[in-house]
Amino acid sequence: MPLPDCCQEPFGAGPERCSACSHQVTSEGLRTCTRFAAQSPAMQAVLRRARAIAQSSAPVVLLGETGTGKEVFARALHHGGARAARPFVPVNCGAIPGELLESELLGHVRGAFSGAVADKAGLFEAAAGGTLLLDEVGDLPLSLQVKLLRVLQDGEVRRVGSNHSLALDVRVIAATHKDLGALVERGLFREDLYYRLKVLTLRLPPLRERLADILPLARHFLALERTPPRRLTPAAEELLLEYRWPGNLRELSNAMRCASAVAEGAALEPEHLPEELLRAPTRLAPAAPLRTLAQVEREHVLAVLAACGGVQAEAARILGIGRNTLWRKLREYGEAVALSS
Ligand SMILES: Nc1ncnc2c1ncn2[C@@H]1O[C@H](COP(=O)(O)OP(=O)(O)OP(=O)(O)O)[C@@H](O)[C@H]1O
Repeated sequence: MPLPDCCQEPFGAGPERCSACSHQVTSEGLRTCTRFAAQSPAMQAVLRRARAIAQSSAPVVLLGETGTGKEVFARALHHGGARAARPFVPVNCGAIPGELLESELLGHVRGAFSGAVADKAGLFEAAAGGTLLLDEVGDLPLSLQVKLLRVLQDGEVRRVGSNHSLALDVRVIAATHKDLGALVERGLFREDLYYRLKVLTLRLPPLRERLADILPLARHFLALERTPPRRLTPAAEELLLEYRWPGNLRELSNAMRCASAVAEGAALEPEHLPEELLRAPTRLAPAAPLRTLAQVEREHVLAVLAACGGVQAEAARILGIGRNTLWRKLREYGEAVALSS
C-alpha cells in the first residue's frame, strides 16, 4: 500500500494531524509529521540537516543502506523546498540497461537509433524546474557518467542524436547504498562526477542505530494495515529491539504486515513475527567481543559526525562538547584531516 502523502512529504504543508497515521503534526516553521520528528539522536541530526538542505538547490548525495528511506527523504527534500510545485522525477539507474538509460535521461531525436521513430524528451526535461532523483547512482555506467557530468556542469541537456542543447534548471539528488568513494578508488565511478554530486550529503542511519525509533515506527506500520487494531506484546517488542534489521525500514514494515496477517487476536506475539527475527542471535548475546568505553565513544562520535555530513560545528553541538574537544578527539582517531569543519 502506498504511504499517504503526509508520510512521504514530511517537510511540506499539512493538516494538524496526519489523516492516515493520526500522528500529530508539529510546527517548527515547517510542518512535520511527528513520525519524522524521530526520537533517536542520530535521526534528529538527520532531520535538522535535511531541513536546511531542502532550502538549497545544490546537488545532494543520499547515502544509506537499503531500506533506510533514501527515496522517502529525496521526496521530502523536494517537497520541503522551493521546487515543491514542480515535478519530482525518480529514476532507478540500476534497473535500466545502459544504452536505454541514456535516452531515458537525455531524450532522443527521431532517427537517432533504430526504433527512435519520434522525438522524445528525457527525464531531465520532465524534471525541468524540479528535482531528478538518480537512485542507485553507483550503478550508472561510466560512459553515461561523462554525459551526466556535462549536464551538471553546463546546466544543459542535449537529446541523443541532436545538435542543440536545451538549458535546464534541475536539482539532482543521487542516492546509493554503495560506498561511492570506494567505487572511485576502484575506477568504477568518475572522481569529477563524484565531487560534482556530493556538494551536500545526507547519510540515513540504519535502523539498528535508531533504537528509539523502532517501536514508534513499528506502531506506525501496524496502523497502516487494514486489519483490526493490533498491539505488540512486551516480548515481541523486545525482539524488535534486539534484531539487527539488515533490510531496515522496509524489513520492519514487512514484518508488521506479516504479523498483522498471521495474528488472530489483537496481541502480536513473537511467534507472529517473521522467522528471521526469532532465529537471529540477539543483540545482547556476546557475539562480538565486549568493547571499551573509548571504542564505543569513538564509534558514536564518528556516527554523529557522519550524520551531520562531516560538519564539525553541528556534530559538536549535538554531542554536547566544544568544537576544540571534538577536533582533538578526531585528531586522536586520525580522522581530522579528511573532514570539513
Ligand atoms: N520515515 C519513514 N516513515 C515511514 N516509512 C518509511 C520511512 N522511510 C522509509 N519508509 C518506508 O520504508 C521503505 C523503504 O524506503 P525507501 O524506498 O525510501 O528506502 P531506500 O533507502 O530508498 O531503499 P533502497 O536503497 O533499497 O532503494 C518504503 O516502503 C518506505 O515507504
